[in-house]
Amino acid sequence: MTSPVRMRPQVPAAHRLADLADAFSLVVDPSQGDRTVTGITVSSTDVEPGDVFVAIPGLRAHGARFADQAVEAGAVAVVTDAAGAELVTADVPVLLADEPRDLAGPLAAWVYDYPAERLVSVGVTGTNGKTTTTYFVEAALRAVHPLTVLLGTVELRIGDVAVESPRTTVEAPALEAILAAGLERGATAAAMEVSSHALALGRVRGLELDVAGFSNLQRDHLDFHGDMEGYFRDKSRLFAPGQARRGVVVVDDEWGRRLAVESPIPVETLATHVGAPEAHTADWAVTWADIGLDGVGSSFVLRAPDGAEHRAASPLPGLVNVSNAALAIVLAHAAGVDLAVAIDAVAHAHEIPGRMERVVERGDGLPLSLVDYAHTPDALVLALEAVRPITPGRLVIVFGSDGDRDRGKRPIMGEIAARLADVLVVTDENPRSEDPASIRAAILGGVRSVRPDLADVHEATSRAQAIHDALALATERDTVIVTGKGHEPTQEIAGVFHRYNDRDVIREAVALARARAEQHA
Ligand SMILES: CC(=O)N[C@H]1[C@@H](OP(=O)(O)OP(=O)(O)OC[C@H]2O[C@@H](n3ccc(=O)[nH]c3=O)[C@H](O)[C@@H]2O)O[C@H](CO)[C@@H](O)[C@@H]1O[C@H](C)C(=O)N[C@@H](C)C(=O)N[C@H](CCC(=O)O)C(=O)O
Ligand SMILES: Nc1ncnc2c1ncn2[C@@H]1O[C@H](COP(=O)(O)OP(=O)(O)OP(=O)(O)O)[C@@H](O)[C@H]1O
Repeated sequence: MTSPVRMRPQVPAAHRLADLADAFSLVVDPSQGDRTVTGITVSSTDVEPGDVFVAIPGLRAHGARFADQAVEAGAVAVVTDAAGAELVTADVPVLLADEPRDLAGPLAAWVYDYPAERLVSVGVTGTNGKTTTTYFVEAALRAVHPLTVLLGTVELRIGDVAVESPRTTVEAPALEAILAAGLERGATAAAMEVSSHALALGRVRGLELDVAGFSNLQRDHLDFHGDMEGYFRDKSRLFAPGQARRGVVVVDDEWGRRLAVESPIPVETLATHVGAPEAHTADWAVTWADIGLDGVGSSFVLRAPDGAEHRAASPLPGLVNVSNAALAIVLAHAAGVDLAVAIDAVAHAHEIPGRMERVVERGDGLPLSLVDYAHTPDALVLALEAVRPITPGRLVIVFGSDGDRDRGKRPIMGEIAARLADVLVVTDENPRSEDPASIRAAILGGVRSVRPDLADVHEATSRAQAIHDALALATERDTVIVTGKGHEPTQEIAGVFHRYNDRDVIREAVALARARAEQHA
């Protein structure tokens, strides 16, 4: 698989370094102004010949420490601050900027000739639902655009060509390069997730979205943002002139309601909780919802600003996905997609990797088997509650909890699983540097608080074995849900990333079960 940075235009525009300097009021020695710039990066490990290397004073290191490596790899200039300039020893033009981090995005947009201006673009922010909503939006954009770009936690994709994504929102130079590569290949629209880290660290500066969406704000990432107020402020940055032209804000929580009032750009509001007071005042509202017992998804009614009621559907189970589908429909409509077309496209959206992904359908003696990314207590409750109504038999869960992350949630996850599922297979997630057995023990502590005798509770020291065990003990009436890792393509154990994916293991286990059944037939 290509690395994300290779997702660049094949034939990048060539600019003179002096023109870049002029455009941003930077100073370059005239004897060096004729150097040709064809790309840009903030990471020495991603440099391609012709790049400008923006050396950012980071939270861990000053990027200028890596400037010499960048130059060796072909960087034609370095943009950095005064402290960074002191660290550059290579013979390269150094352009001084007060805030290199803030400049990286605008520079990248310039270097790639402002690709976002030639694409219809939609960005989604919020604590939960970014990935799901972004996929739904892309499905709606695809209905009218021949080629689309998708950027988010799971993958970076142009049309059907995808690479794994290193994070939810990539650094500005990578973002602009992918949009430019998309344009070059004929894309006319893009849907992207915008994380709060990206907003705080300027990864989307220089990019003006056509439409920005806000899903919700819940307690998360406070280590980075300080407090909820700081988290809200960072999320709100997406709703600003120059960053997005218009917005759609879900007003189910107090933060959405506040954003709708304070937003300096025009926003439409959307209420997705049936019967909530906001439903009367919001521009758009979900007025009826049925989470559906057929296991396929949910039906709902979306009231438009003109009062017309539209029948719609979410292809994923659970009320949260009614919210995500409704937001995606309104976002896509705001981005120019006919409402009926958006509603239809979202109802038939492709499965989202690792988000309530149905890997095996119920039948032929096999249980319905799903993979979900739920790795927080709230998400685990939602996931288990969503599959209970579509489970005629027992609900079997395979789960664990991450190492080197929030230890407090381990017993809570155990307690939730014991309460809401019938059969538990406790195993490893990404143990990282921790002892996997002690993580499982902490989870089992929570399980015991609900089921002291540990009835129907199993423990497996390998995640793949856990999935095989779960499938072996489940019948056709049962549902097996494997939570925590979702789409992740690796498992991190003792500092080593092993290729691993829950979906692939389920498929292997099923293939094995089928082969065994055929042998015995
Ligand atoms: C808090 C945070 O997001 N930090 C990110 C940030 O760090 P930083 O700017 O402080 O950079 P640094 O590591 O001090 O390095 C300084 C500079 O030197 C450069 N460098 C560094 C090493 C090297 O060999 N060569 C080199 O050029 C770096 O590219 C950087 O520009 O820039 C670095 C380079 O791009 C990122 O690796 C780093 O992400 C860290 C690893 C991270 O885990 N980020 C997560 C929290 C994140 O961004 N998550 C959100 C999603 C959150 C969510 O909703 O779940 C995301 O959008 O993925
Ligand atoms: N609208 C929503 N409100 C609350 N919870 C949600 C919502 N949508 C999804 N979730 C829960 O959050 C989990 C993550 O969903 P999704 O991946 O779409 O969100 P995200 O914002 O991209 O999160 P992450 O950044 O962790 O990938 C899901 O497993 C689901 O249980």
